Amino acid sequence: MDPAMLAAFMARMNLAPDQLLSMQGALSSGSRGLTVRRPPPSFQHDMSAEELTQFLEQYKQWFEEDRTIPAEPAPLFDRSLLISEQHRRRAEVERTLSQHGVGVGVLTFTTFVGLAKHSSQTPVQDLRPARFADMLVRQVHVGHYLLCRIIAPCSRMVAIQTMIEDVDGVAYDLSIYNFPSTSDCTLEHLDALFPVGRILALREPTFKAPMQGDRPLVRVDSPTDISFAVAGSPLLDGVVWQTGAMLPRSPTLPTTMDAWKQRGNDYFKASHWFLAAFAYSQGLSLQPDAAVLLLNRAEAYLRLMYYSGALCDAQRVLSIEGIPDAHAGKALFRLAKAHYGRAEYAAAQKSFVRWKNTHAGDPAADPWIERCRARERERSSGEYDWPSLYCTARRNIRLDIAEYIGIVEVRTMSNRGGGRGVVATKELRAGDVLMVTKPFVSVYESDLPKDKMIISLDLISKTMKDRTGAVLLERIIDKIYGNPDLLDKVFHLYAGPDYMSPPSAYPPVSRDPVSVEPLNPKVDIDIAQLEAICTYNNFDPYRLETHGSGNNKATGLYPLASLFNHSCSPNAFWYCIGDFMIIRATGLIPAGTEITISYCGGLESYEDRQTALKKHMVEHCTCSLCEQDRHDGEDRLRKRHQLQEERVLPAVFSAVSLAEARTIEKDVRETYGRTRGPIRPLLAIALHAVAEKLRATGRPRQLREALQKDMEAFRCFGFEVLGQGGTQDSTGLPIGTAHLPAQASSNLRGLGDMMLRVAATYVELSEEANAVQWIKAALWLTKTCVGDGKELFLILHEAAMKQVNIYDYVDRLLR
Ligand SMILES: C[S@@+](CC[C@H](N)C(=O)[O-])C[C@H]1O[C@@H](n2cnc3c(N)ncnc32)[C@H](O)[C@@H]1O
Repeated sequence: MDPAMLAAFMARMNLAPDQLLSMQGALSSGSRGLTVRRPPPSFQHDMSAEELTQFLEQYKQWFEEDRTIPAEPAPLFDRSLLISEQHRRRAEVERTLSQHGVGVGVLTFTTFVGLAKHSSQTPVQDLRPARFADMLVRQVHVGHYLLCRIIAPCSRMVAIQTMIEDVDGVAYDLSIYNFPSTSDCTLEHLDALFPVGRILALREPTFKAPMQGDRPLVRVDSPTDISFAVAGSPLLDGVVWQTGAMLPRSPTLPTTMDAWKQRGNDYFKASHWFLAAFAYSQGLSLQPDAAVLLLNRAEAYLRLMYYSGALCDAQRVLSIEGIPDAHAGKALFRLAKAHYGRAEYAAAQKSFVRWKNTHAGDPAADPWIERCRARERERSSGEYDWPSLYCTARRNIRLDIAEYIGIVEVRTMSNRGGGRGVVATKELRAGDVLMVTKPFVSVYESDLPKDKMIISLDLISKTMKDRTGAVLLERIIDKIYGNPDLLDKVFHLYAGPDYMSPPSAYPPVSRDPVSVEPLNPKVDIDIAQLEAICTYNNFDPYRLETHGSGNNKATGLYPLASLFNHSCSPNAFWYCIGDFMIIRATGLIPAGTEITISYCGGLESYEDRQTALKKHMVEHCTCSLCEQDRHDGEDRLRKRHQLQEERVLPAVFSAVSLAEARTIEKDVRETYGRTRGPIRPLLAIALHAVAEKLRATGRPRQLREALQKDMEAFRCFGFEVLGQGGTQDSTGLPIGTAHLPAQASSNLRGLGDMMLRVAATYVELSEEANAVQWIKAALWLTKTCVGDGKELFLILHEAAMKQVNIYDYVDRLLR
C-alpha cells in the first residue's frame, strides 16, 4: 500500500502506529498494486468563477486521461481486515453524526456530475454471473451481474458505503449512489435496507480504481442496477458461499409473509414509508397475492408519491377473485387517490364516485370529488383562483392545481439544440396564458437540511450548481423509481449533442402504469444521461409571492417549459406562484411564430446573461437585445457591467447625493450607443433611482422632473408611453397595452410599484386625473400579467402603496 495513503488512512481511522504495522502486510497480501496514476487536480472552495472553469476543464482532462489507462486485475485484500475497517468507518460516521446532531458545524460534500457512468439497460435474468476473479479494474462489466453479499454495516458520505464479498469470499468496497429514501436517512435506515448478509445482484457493475491508493471499489450510480436476491430468487439457485451460508453478526430477518407484514406496519407507523414498502415487498416475494400486503404497500406508495406503484397494487387487489368488501373498498379509494396523483382527474372522480356509491352516508369521498371537478375545470379553462393561490403559496409552496396547456404546440426546429421549439397555433396577445405547468420535481432551499451542504461541480456546463441543483437529480431518480411510466417524460428531453436527438414530438405518449418492485426494479434509469438532462433543462424558478424576501433559491425540472428555446428579448415571460410556472405572451404573437422565454432574469448585464446562459448550454444568443449590446462594443459593455455591479445598486443610490445619482445616470447613459433602440434596461433602473431621489425632496419642480425620469425609464424598459399623463389610447391608459416589456418580466411587481409611485407623485401635485390613470395602468399590468381582481392587486402592491401613503386612496378608488 502506498505509504502516503496508508498514513492518511491511519489518521482517518484513528489508528495507532502499532496497528499500522500489523495491517501493512495484510492489506497488500502479496499481490501487485494498481498502476500509479497522476492525482486529480484539487478543488478549493474559494475559487473564482474563472478558476472554477479552469479547474473543471483540468479535471475533465484528468478523468479522460485516466480512462486511457488499460483495465487491470485488482490486488487482493484481506477480507477480515476490510470488515474491521468498515466497522471503524461506521463508528466514525456514528461519532460525527452524534456530534453533528448537537449542532457541530455543517457537513460539506463535493460531487461531480457529467463524468462517464454506466447504467445497465439489460434485465438481470439476461446477464451472466461474474466473480471478482473475472473482473478488471477500470472496466464496466457489460453483459454480467455480480452476485455479492454485504459483510459489514453501512456508513455514508454522499454515497452509501459498505463492504461486499462475492461467492468466493473475495471482498471489496461498494459505493451506492442515489438510492431512494437514503439521502438524509439515519444509519438504522441503511441497516434496514442493506443489513449484513443482504445478497445483491449488481447489474453490469463498474469496478473503479480509487482516487487514492490501490483498493478498487464497485460503484453503483443507478439504484435500478440493484436487484435484491431474497430467499427463493432464481439468482440463488446452486449458489454456495465460500465463507458459509450465514455470516456472523447478520441480523435475523423475518421468514414469513406475516412477519414481514408486521415489520412493514411498524415502519409505516413510524412514517418510514420506503422501509414499509420494502418490507411489504419482501412479504410479497413469499406470497405474491397477499391482498393486505398489496393494500398496505399501495398506501405506503401513496405517501411516497409513487402513484404508478400505488395504482398497480390497488388494481391487483381489485382483480383478486372473492376479495372481501372491506379490502375492495380500501383498494378502490387508494386507486382513486393514485389516479388523482397522476393527474387523471376524470378516472379519479369515477373511482371516488364508485366508492361513494358503495359507502352510503360516508362523506370521505366528497371533498375528493370536489377536488377532481376543480382540477378538470382548471385543466380545460386555464382559469385559476390566483389571489387565493398566491396567498396559499406563501405558506405552502406545492400547490394542488391542474396543469393547463394553451394554444401552443411543439414543432421541429432544426436550428435549435435538441431540434424542437414551441410555436403558437393561433394568434396570441399580451398576457395570454400559454401554459400553467407543474414541475416534475422542484427543490427549494427550505426543503433541505440546514446542516448538510453538497457542492455539485458540473463538468458539462463547467459551472457549480447550488445546493438545490445538487439535490434535483436524486429527487428525479426517486420519482422515476416510483413512477416508472414517467421515464420518457424526462428522457425525451434534450440531453446535449453526446446523446441521440430526442423524438420530435413532446410530450411522449403516456405509458400504462408500471408496478414498483423495489426488490427488482422494472425501470432502467441512465444516470449519466439524466445528469445531462438536468444541466440542459433545469430552471431556477422565480417566485412572485416571495419577490424581495430573499431565500428564493430553488431548482426545478419543468418538462413542458423545457421545450421553449431561449431569447434575452423573448415574446413570452414566466414566473412561478408556488411551484407552478405560468408562461404568458408579452404581446401579439402571430400563429405559427416560435415562442421564446428568457432563461435568465431579464435585467442582467450582457456579461451576466452569458454566464447564466452557459449554465443552460446556450452558446450564442442572437436576439435583438444581444445584437444591440454587441453593437455597443466591448468597452461600453465592460463599463456597463462594472456600473451594474458597483454603482447601480439600491444601497449606493440611497447613500449618494442627488448630484452623484445624476452622475451615475449619465455614466450609464454613455454606455449605450446613440443609434441603438429604446430598450436600455440598466438606464431604466438608474433613471428610476434618480426619480426616487428627486421625489424625496418633495419640491414641485423636482417632482415634475421625477415624472420625466420615470417616463423615460418606462420607455427604456420597453413600454410605450403615450404622453406624460396626457395623450391616451382607446383604453384610456397612459401606456400602450399591446405590448409588455420582455426585459422586465422578472420584475413585474417592481414595475407595478413604479407606476404607483408615479401615481403618488401626481397625488402630491394635486393632479388627481393623472394619478387615477397611473393607478389604472398598474391595475392593468397586474391583471394582464398575473390575474384579475382588486384583492390580488392590493396584496401584490400593499407595501409599495403604504410606503407612499396611497394605499387607502387606491382602496377607496377601487371600491
Ligand atoms: C431547454 S432546451 C430547449 C428545447 C430544445 N430545443 C429541445 O429540442 O428540447 C435548451 C437547449 O435548447 C437549445 N437552445 C435554446 N435556445 C436556443 C437558441 N436561442 N438558439 C439555439 N439553441 C437554443 C440549446 O441547445 C439549449 O441547451
